[in-house]
Amino acid sequence: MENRNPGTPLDLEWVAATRINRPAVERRVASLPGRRSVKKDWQAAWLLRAISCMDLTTLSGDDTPGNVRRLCAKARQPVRQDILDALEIPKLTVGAVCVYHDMIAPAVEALAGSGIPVAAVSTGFPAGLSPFHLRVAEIKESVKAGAQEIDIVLSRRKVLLQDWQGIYDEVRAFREACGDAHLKTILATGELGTLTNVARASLVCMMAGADFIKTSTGKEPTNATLGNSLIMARQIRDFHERTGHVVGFKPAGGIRTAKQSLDGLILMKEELGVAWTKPDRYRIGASSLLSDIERQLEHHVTGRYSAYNRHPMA
Ligand SMILES: O=C[C@H](O)COP(=O)(O)O
Repeated sequence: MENRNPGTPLDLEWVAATRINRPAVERRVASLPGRRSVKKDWQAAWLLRAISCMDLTTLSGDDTPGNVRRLCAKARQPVRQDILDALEIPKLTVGAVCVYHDMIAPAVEALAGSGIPVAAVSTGFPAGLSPFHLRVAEIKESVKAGAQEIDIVLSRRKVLLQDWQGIYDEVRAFREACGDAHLKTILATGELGTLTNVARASLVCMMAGADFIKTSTGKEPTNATLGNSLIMARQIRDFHERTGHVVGFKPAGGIRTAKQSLDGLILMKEELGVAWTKPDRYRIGASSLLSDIERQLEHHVTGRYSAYNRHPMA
């Protein structure tokens, strides 16, 4: 990201004035996927773009250094070379590899020299309910271990109680603990109660200095939806227009198909412009999306679909 968002003072009037009209969001979302169906070469180009924006993720209790190393090999070479050759793409990598703290070291080692950053979920992910000082310490430990990006979780309770000062102070402290590492704030939109809360929480995180705002942990019953993405993208646009600061967006959780990744990119292009469809401003958090994209690319190149097991993931 060219210039990091330094944040602003907490502006409670702006927060209170932020309201979401659900029917308007639903109408806009309904118009999105059908409106612009991208075909053939354009589709392949956008699918390659989706890969370059992907935070290739494994967040399982049974992660091991071995499966993280396999994931990192896939991050370096996300698509089979013969498919890339046919598409005349010399090099392609994902945006980052996202893991729990314990798996940072093997990921950093496996990605050495690739330029691919390691992102770590943090602050008591996914619920964010551990003591505050431990959440801050966790960030510092992860940065020390080599994470260049930190994905923190918001205190949903504070959002539900409209404790915006509390959210602001927390995120500000997390940003401080990150140092040079980039801060992504996970809202857990599926647990925030209302769309207005999603918009206000997005805004407060940006005021507190978030580099990215992210929808979900992947562990909530409802994860990334186009409706929440639309609301968050529009908050990013307002914040940029009013402050000049750039904040990135990361939809995450439940994004498993190439079609979903295209819908997300179209939304970003239409709402924020093409600058927000590149990895410094857009990431897709996903543990099982890559296989479907690779399969669609193979179909584009050969005219045939292969079985999913020909595109193995870690
Ligand atoms: O941050 C990324 C998410 O945890 C991934 O969620 P997913 O496993 O549903 O793709």
